[in-house]
Amino acid sequence: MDYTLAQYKPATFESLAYEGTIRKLVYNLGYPPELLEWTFDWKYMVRGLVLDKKRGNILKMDRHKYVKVAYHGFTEMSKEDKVATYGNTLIRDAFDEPDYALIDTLFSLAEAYLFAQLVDFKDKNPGKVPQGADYSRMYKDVRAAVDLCHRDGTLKQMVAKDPKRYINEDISIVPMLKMLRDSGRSTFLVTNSLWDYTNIVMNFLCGPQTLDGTSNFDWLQYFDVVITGSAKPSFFHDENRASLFEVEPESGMLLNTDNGTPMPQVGSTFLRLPLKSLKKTSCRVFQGGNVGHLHKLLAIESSSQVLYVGDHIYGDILRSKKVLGWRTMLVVPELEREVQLLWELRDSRKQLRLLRNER
Ligand SMILES: Nc1nc2c(ncn2[C@@H]2O[C@H](COP(=O)(O)O)[C@@H](O)[C@H]2O)c(=O)[nH]1
Ligand SMILES: [Mg+2]
Repeated sequence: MDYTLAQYKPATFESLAYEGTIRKLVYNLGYPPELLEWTFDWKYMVRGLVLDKKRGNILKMDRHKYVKVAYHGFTEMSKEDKVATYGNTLIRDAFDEPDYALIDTLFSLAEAYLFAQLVDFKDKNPGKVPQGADYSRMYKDVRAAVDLCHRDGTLKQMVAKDPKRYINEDISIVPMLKMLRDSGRSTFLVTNSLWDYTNIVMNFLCGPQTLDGTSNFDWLQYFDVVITGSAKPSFFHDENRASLFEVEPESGMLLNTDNGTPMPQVGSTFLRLPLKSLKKTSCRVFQGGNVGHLHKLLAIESSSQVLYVGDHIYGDILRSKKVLGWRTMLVVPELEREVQLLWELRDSRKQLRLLRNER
């Protein structure tokens, strides 16, 4: 759902993540209060960058996994430094965890920016960061603070109060879902968000909004199965034995618990909103489980029957495509600008090609 159906507005949503993260670094992790004065340029970082946690560098790789551009904090490294650090031809670096972090989701732009800011800050004021905090530890702190913002309601409560401020409206979603339904296909939603938040975001995207601020469940008519709190990518692992709980949409309670007593969702940070009673819908809502449960619920006989759309190459696509053999589609909103630039620069690119051929 997130960044697939719901496109967040980076200027407001990523700034919210940035500010929430800074507050946690200052109030929970011992960073100095002057961080609260820092500002965020949401256009600076892009997906696809790699953070070198140990050295405090931000890398742009080319398609062959060579470091094309390297920055230390916000300062570009000289060609000599770059080659000396990353040009070793005998031992090829994997540029992967645990020494490197991949900025592979739009949720990570704020943390990459903050990491670069902290690298510069530490270089200029070594005594001002918490004692013993090297670049790797600062990255770990930023990661932990971002993670907490996602879990403790810092982000989701603000989005729930005013979805329009943080999520782009998209009038093409309902016609697309209707078209899929009318074609007779089954549709499912698998999201790592919990039910309360999923319902708020999907209500906003699929409207119509109720005037009294109550929530309705009209959007469920477009799906056969909704799985929330799915914990992707482990959802796609066969050996994942996570229990599947049915969620009662009106109360948000988990049903079919061990002793049969409905149970509130663990980790939900929401106060209960007033809810309209649910119109009869055939869609069933769940929390947890794994891909085997989904296959059974939808009576999927062959992987090739499934088309799965996601935004996270690791969390959504890698395993579902390579191991399960599903058909997949990766949502990359950045491509729109990329394609536009390729078109605008077509004459210069043609010129370059001709010059290259003459060499
Ligand atoms: N605990 C964390 N949750 C995170 C982080 N980054 C994103 N998220 C949450 O994941 C879901 C994405 O859902 P999906 O629909 O795309 O599957 C959403 O609820 C985010 O808040 C993180 O670093 N830590
Ligand atoms: Mg997503």
